[in-house]
Amino acid sequence: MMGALEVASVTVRYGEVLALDDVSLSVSRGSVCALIGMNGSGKSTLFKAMSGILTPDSGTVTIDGATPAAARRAGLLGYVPQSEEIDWTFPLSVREVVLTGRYGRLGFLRRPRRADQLAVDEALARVELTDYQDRQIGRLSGGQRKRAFVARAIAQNASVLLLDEPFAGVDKRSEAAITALLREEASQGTTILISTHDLHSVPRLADQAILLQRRVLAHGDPAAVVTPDNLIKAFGLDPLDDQIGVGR
Ligand SMILES: Nc1ncnc2c1ncn2[C@@H]1O[C@H](COP(=O)(O)OP(=O)(O)OP(=O)(O)O)[C@@H](O)[C@H]1O
Repeated sequence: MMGALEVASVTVRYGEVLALDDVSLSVSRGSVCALIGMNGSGKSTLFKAMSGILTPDSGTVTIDGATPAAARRAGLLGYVPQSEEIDWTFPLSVREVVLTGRYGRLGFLRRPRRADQLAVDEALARVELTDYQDRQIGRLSGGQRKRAFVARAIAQNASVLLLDEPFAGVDKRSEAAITALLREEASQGTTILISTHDLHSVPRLADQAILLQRRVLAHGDPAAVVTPDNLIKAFGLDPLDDQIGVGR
């Protein structure tokens, strides 16, 4: 069966730099997949190709049978970018940011309807930001900022969610809350791909894992992917090192 998210032989170059080399993967509907790789391994490039921000030099991406651009237009695709890519000085409140998740459905000029406002209320409540909804988006902590963007993706009701480093700069409590929320979304049929450096979180979070190093080094059950051998291949590090802390 075709996965909800299919990447077939995708290659991306930035001039001389080969960022992705013949990457293929498939994520089935309603599952959570962790994308693991060191800095520069191509995770963000893959996310950009999957969300249609970047067109691969070769290969294809299919979201629910559609191209990324069509999936985005139809509101099928939710993308939570890395925090560094967001302009936190932008004069929008938390509520307004979450409401932008509905724009695919709204069309630019249509006023939000009651259903849109209710979807926003619900998403804010689920990430526990109801009390912060009128704050300017930059006046939140790192964990709250992430939760605001997760709420935006939830309000959108997308069928495929891409989250780039949602746990970076997030404390354990927020991380557990986001993990629980994503598991719940997946159980309702949402397909989720999450890039992470945090290997500790992978078994709790994901049904499958992909180890990326310009190419796919391993793909499968988290326990089979996050092995000392694979980590040496992907990170060039001693897996007993505290930094990555697996293998004991
Ligand atoms: N705009 C660009 N121009 C040139 N090279 C780029 C550009 N963007 C990324 N690269 C290079 O492509 C490779 C993959 O980068 P990418 O940002 O996808 O990695 P990443 O896995 O997301 O890293 P990180 O974990 O640090 O975010 C790296 O070698 C990077 O230097």
